[in-house]
Parts: sequence; C-alpha cells; structure tokens
Amino acid sequence: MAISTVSPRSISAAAATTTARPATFSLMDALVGRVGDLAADLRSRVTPTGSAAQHAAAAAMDVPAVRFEAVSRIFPARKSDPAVAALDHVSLDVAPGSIYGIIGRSGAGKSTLVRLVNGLDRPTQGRVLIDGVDLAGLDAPGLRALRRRIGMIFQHFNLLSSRTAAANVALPLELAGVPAETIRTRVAELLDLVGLADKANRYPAELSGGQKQRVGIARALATEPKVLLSDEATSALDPETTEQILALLKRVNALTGVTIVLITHEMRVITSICDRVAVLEGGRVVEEGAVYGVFAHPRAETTRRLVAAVNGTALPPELSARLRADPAGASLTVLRIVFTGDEATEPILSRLSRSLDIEVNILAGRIDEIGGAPFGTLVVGVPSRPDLVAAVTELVRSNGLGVEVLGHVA
Ligand SMILES: Nc1ncnc2c1ncn2[C@@H]1O[C@H](COP(=O)(O)OP(=O)(O)OP(=O)(O)O)[C@@H](O)[C@H]1O
Repeated sequence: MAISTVSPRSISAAAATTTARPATFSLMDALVGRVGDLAADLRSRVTPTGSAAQHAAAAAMDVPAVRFEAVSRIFPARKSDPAVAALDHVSLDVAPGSIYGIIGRSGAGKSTLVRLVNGLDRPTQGRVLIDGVDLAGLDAPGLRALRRRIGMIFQHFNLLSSRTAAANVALPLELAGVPAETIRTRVAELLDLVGLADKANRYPAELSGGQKQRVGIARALATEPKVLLSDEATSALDPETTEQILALLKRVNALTGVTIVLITHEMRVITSICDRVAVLEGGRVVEEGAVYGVFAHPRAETTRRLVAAVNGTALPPELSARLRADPAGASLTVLRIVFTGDEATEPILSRLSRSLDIEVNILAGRIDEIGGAPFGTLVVGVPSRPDLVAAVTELVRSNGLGVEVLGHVA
C-alpha cells in the first residue's frame, strides 16, 4: 500500500517537524494557502509527477481515500496548562467514493483531525495517508500535489465579499493559471450543478446562507478534488436549508464520485447522507461502523446520547430528572425499544398489552428512514416489577426487536 518512491519518515522525524510548525491556522489561511499551492500544482500538471503515478496506482488497488493509522496529536503543556491529547491513537479508513461522517461534541478533536487531513498540521504520532500516500513522507511539492486533491467547505462559507458568486468559484482556477475561457465554462457548469446559475453575478451579501454554501461547494469542486472535507458546513443553516445542502452533497458524490468526509456535531447530518460514521470523544474513536448499525445499536454512551437527541428518545426533562438506575421503590421502569428493518411495522405495543395484561405508556418515540431502511425507537414505561420487566424484555426480543432498560422512576 505504501508508495515506493515516497520516502517514509519515522514518527520521531514527523514529530520533530511538528514542533517546528505553527500549531494553528485560520480557515482563511487554509483556503488561501491551499489555493496558492494549487496554482503551482495545476501548472505542473503538464509534467506528470511521481505522485500522480502513485495516486493512479493507489486508486487501482482501491486503497482508502483517507487513512488514519494510530494517529495522535498532542498539544504540549504551556505554563499552567497541561498537555492536551486532542487525538489519541485514532485509526480510520475512508473508502474511496464514500460519504464518511465524523461526529463528536465540542472539544472531541474534530478540527484537529481536519487539519491533519488537509496537511495544515502534522500528527505527533502515527500516519495520515491520502490515496495511500503518507503526508509526512512528502516534500513541499509533494504536499502541494496532495492538497490539490482535497477541497474544503466551511461553516461560515469563507467567501470573498468583494467578488461575485462566479468570481468566488473562479478564484482557485485563476490562481492556478487556467485560461479565462476554460474558467468561464467551468464556473458556469459548477454554478449550474449547485443550482445557482441565475445568481452568478450576485455578491455574497446578496445571497442567503444556503446559497452562500452552494457557492462554497462549487468553489471547492472547481479543481476536481478527490476528497471533499466538510467542516460543520451546515451548522450555521436552518434545518430545511441543511437538508437541501446535504441533498446537494449526496448528488455531487453520486455524480462526481468525490469522497466526502463530513465533520459534524449533529447525528441528523450523519443519518441523512453518510455511509459510515466514526464517533469521537476526548480524542478517541469510541465507535465506528455503518451508519444504520451504529444508529440502531449504539454501544458507546456518547453515541447513545447523540442518537437519543435525534430520534426523539430524549426524555421529557421532568422525567429524565427523575430517572434512577436503582429500581428500589420505583413504580415505573423505562425501556427503549428499537425497531429496525421489516420489524418496524410490528404492532408490538398491543401485543405486549394483550399477552401480559399491562398498560404500556409511550413516553417518546419516532420512526425514521436511514439509507432507505425503516428505523424507529420508542421509549415506554411499564410497571416496575422485575418479573414483568423480564417478561416484557423477552417478548420484545422474541419479536426481533432491540430493547434496553433506561432506568426507573419512583
Ligand atoms: N493549538 C492548540 N493548543 C492546545 N490545545 C489545543 C489546540 N487546538 C486544540 N486544542 C485542544 O484539543 C482538543 C480538541 O480540540 P478541537 O478543536 O479539535 O475540538 P473540536 O471537536 O473541533 O471542537 P469544536 O466542535 O468546539 O470546534 C480541545 O481540548 C482543545 O482545547
């Protein structure tokens, strides 16, 4: 998998480089830096580089578009502040052409991870590979060639306010020295792709948030990247606009085959378009897998909370405050029932009432679709008797549904 002509460096060498580099960059620095690099890269296209051949070989082997190999990023201690392990032995594979979600709460390490993918920062330990090529093993031209293959969209769009939508999209191509006529054609195609053909001459201030993000997507695609990094790209948008932008990203993925790595703190974004998801917590991957499986059967506490927030199993605050782990003295036991696939239509509640002669209180619930398959959760309350709870659990499971006890209420 490693590319033979790239001289891999040891982890300690990479770490040494890290300390010599500034630790942080602004998003605009990132964009301008990338665009500047891009100019040199596109000009150099006439003379194919070794790394172009490497990329072709990597694609032929179907290697991950992005690979994290036991990556750690430690920010050293400063004065009274202790060292921070922003990423701690993170290993991930993003399949080419897929939409891969990385979710985590504030401080989980998402931005640090993004900076490692686009080469603005380096791991303290481990390796980050794009298309099979280790970023740490690349010299400056090699790194520029790799960055050419990564597009980025941002939460706050990062458009130049003095340029029209069309001129914003044209910018990376202009800096790359692409002929004006080619730019005009390409920009028109891109604006058409993102549904903004009629807004080409509008300035960012004249566009809605969703329209600005469409311009951002068109600009990121201008140089035909292999990987599109989306850093909280819908976080500043309302739910309806978010859905539209996510639908656009899905269409772009289907039409161009670009691999999308989508960073978010919202599970709804993940279930909407991602194929796989990694859940980050405190710099570690606490859960990873196909979205449906992770959503239907969350194992880590962080994932459960994220899932609960999106599918309606978050309990009413009053009930949540009264929920106890200890069943002693409780009158109600609260259960979460998970419906997946074909069982989603099973009339489980009436079956429970009939078979066990009990009242089942519905406390929260929702039925959704993830990747075309039905998925639902119900949070119910049943009388808090151990034999009864065991019978309910068994009956639910024997009907092919998932169930867990969330707690007890006095
Ligand atoms: N340059 C830095 N120096 C020291 N600590 C840092 C630096 N950058 C990030 N950190 C720390 O690393 C951890 C992860 O930060 P990061 O910005 O990657 O999280 P995040 O998931 O992107 O959070 P948010 O969603 O709030 O942006 C945090 O504890 C943060 O304080």
